[in-house]
Amino acid sequence: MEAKVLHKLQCPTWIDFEKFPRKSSGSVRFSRRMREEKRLRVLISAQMEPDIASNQRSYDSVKVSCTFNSFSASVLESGNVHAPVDEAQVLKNKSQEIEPYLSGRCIYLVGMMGSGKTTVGKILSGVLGYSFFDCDTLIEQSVDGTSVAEIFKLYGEGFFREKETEVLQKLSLMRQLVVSTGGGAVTRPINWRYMQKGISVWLDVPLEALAQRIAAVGTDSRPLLHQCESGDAYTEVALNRLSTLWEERGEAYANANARVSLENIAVKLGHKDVSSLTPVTIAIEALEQIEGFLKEEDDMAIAGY
Ligand SMILES: Nc1ncnc2c1ncn2[C@@H]1O[C@H](COP(=O)(O)OP(=O)(O)O)[C@@H](O)[C@H]1O
Ligand SMILES: O=C(O)C1=C[C@@H](OP(=O)(O)O)[C@@H](O)[C@H](O)C1
Repeated sequence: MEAKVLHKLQCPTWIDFEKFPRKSSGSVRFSRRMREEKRLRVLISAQMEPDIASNQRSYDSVKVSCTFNSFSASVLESGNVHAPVDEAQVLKNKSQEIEPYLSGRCIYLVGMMGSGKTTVGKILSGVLGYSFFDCDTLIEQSVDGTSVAEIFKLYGEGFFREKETEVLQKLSLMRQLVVSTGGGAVTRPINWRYMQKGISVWLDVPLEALAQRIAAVGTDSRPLLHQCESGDAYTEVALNRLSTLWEERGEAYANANARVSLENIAVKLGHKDVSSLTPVTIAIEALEQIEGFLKEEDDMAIAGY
């Protein structure tokens, strides 16, 4: 069994490296080109779209078509995201704006279990035209389709963490991916070495919201939360477990290049709590935070750091 697993990891059939483009050539400074393009867009919209403001509040549901090259399940995962028309347009515009400046770098989503890495990741990959990979799924495939829960049970967490690092190492050789990492990937410094090849984005979700989401879907796929009772106490127990993990990991998540705080989005949009924030809204914020990081990075380069 072990030999078979090792063989699979050495000769991965699950990632076709040739499918993915190598580093793009020619880079123009982010801030300068972005500023020029923005100026141009403002001029064009002033001349051609005088009524755009009056259309801003139209909340008809439209489909944002997303091409997911890899995995799929559920509504978002089917490739069609239902979003208010202006939100969908904002998402599309923002992704088109920043995509050239990513220069093919991968986006690694980090965050606690249930923070929405998979859900938001699929939206981002769809609008950016990137492929989506979920680390847990790749680990399962590398262990003959054994589920994460079974891997924990049969081989222990240490074995799972080794596989996680191997998966991240392989993904770090690729380009134009959005990667949903497992909640514990941030705990190993070696994983950061691999993620630093791309841009890491932390989905920072309040623990209460995480506990509610997890209570709604169950803990079958999340062995670190097993033994939470079902019923009223369920959310409470999940919350306690998550709090312990948070104590251990909070600082590690803060290593990410960009942070998407659901509390901040709620304040910005005037929502009472984070539970009303849709995955599309969160994806837009993620793109904005990535844009902020790209600008900072560019400013540092100009300053000679
Ligand atoms: N913005 C959101 N609002 C409500 N539920 C969400 C949101 N984002 C994700 N979820 C739900 O929370 C659960 C965990 O999301 P998932 O994307 O699998 O998280 P992760 O990959 O970080 O573990 C799923 O059931 C998903 O449908
Ligand atoms: O927080 C963690 O240590 C884990 C999170 C899970 O992934 P998600 O964050 O996708 O649930 C999965 O990798 C494993 O159960 C361990």
